[in-house]
Amino acid sequence: MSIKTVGIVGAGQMGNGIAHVFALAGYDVVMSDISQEALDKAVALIDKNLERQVSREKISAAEKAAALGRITTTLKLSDVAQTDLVIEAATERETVKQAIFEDLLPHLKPDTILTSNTSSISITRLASRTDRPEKFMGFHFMNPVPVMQLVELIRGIATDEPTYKALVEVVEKIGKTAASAEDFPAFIVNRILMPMINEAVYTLYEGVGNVKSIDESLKLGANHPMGPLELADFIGLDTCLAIMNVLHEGLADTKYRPCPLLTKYVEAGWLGRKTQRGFYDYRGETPVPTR
Ligand SMILES: CC(=O)CC(=O)SCCNC(=O)CCNC(=O)[C@H](O)C(C)(C)COP(=O)(O)OP(=O)(O)OC[C@H]1O[C@@H](n2cnc3c(N)ncnc32)[C@H](O)[C@@H]1OP(=O)(O)O
Ligand SMILES: NC(=O)C1=CN([C@@H]2O[C@H](COP(=O)(O)OP(=O)(O)OC[C@H]3O[C@@H](n4cnc5c(N)ncnc54)[C@H](OP(=O)(O)O)[C@@H]3O)[C@@H](O)[C@H]2O)C=CC1
Repeated sequence: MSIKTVGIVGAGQMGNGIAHVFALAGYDVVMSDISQEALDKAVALIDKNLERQVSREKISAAEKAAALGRITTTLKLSDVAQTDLVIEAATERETVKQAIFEDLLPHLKPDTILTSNTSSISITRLASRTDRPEKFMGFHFMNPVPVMQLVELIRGIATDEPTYKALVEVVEKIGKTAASAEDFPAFIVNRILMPMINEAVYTLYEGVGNVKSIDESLKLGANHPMGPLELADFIGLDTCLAIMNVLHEGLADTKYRPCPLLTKYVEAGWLGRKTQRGFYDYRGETPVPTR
């Protein structure tokens, strides 16, 4: 089927980035959230990130204006259901995602493809709660979406070939590269990346290094663009912990045990950049390590 309209559920850091790239590629985008504040913030951020691309001469001012003109926002989930492709990008919690798909079902067009941007949760299980498991897929973008080249495509056990091919085509149209992953906890990228981040938190917890020395070691010693703790703050510590819990429960191996210090930061509400505090404190002019 030909996809022209895209509905995005959740206007957080991933939702806004996904809206950005789809609008720039010519799709009409409807973005929804439960909070008007999140929607307003998302549109302001898309504007800012598009402007950055204009100033670096990656896109023209006219392309920016056209992209912004293709994005509408709504608090009504049913507005999203009338699109050709739904991308769920709400909080990484299975009950939240299940409730969203349940609420969407009565309003969907018969041929709408449903996808989730989940970082870790079983696509087969999410799909099984809908009326169209054959038209359901994992559609996993990387953060920051306008910059990162990869999109993981994850087929559930029932996903059919036309749905998979439709998404491969969409990935090409938005100028990104697809990698297929099987539907096992955290797929490929987070199966490898998140245990590394969790190990960095253990390294901090056990006093082997402090925030600065751990991040500097991986940046200068392994050429990572961000240190693992800086990256955890960037991703969101709640999301990191949720992914580790899915790995731990789904693979039943103690090597995936979330570090208690990661749990403590999340319990404190220190979720990283999005709450201004995590392994670094972002409230001043430059980030200051919290340990
Ligand atoms: C958790 C999951 O489920 C999966 C995941 O996403 S895991 C996380 C994956 N992401 C990563 O690992 C990111 C690691 N970090 C990086 O690659 C880099 O630090 C970075 C690209 C984020 C920033 O790079 P940098 O060199 O420090 O910054 P900077 O030079 O300012 O920006 C580089 C480019 O990114 C753009 N950019 C940076 N942040 C951006 C943002 N939030 N939104 C849009 N564009 C952004 C800049 O405009 C710039 O674009 P051009 O090259 O076209 O001019
Ligand atoms: N952060 C990352 O680096 C990456 C994250 N992901 C995945 O993308 C998804 C979103 O993550 P991210 O953007 O970082 O998270 P954020 O916390 O930035 O955003 C989540 C958004 O979803 C909203 N939300 C919560 N419940 C609902 C609901 N029932 N209906 C609509 N919106 C809702 C939240 O609103 P409120 O704030 O009011 O609760 C918030 O605005 C997760 O599944 C995550 O695992 C995938 C790749 C990378």
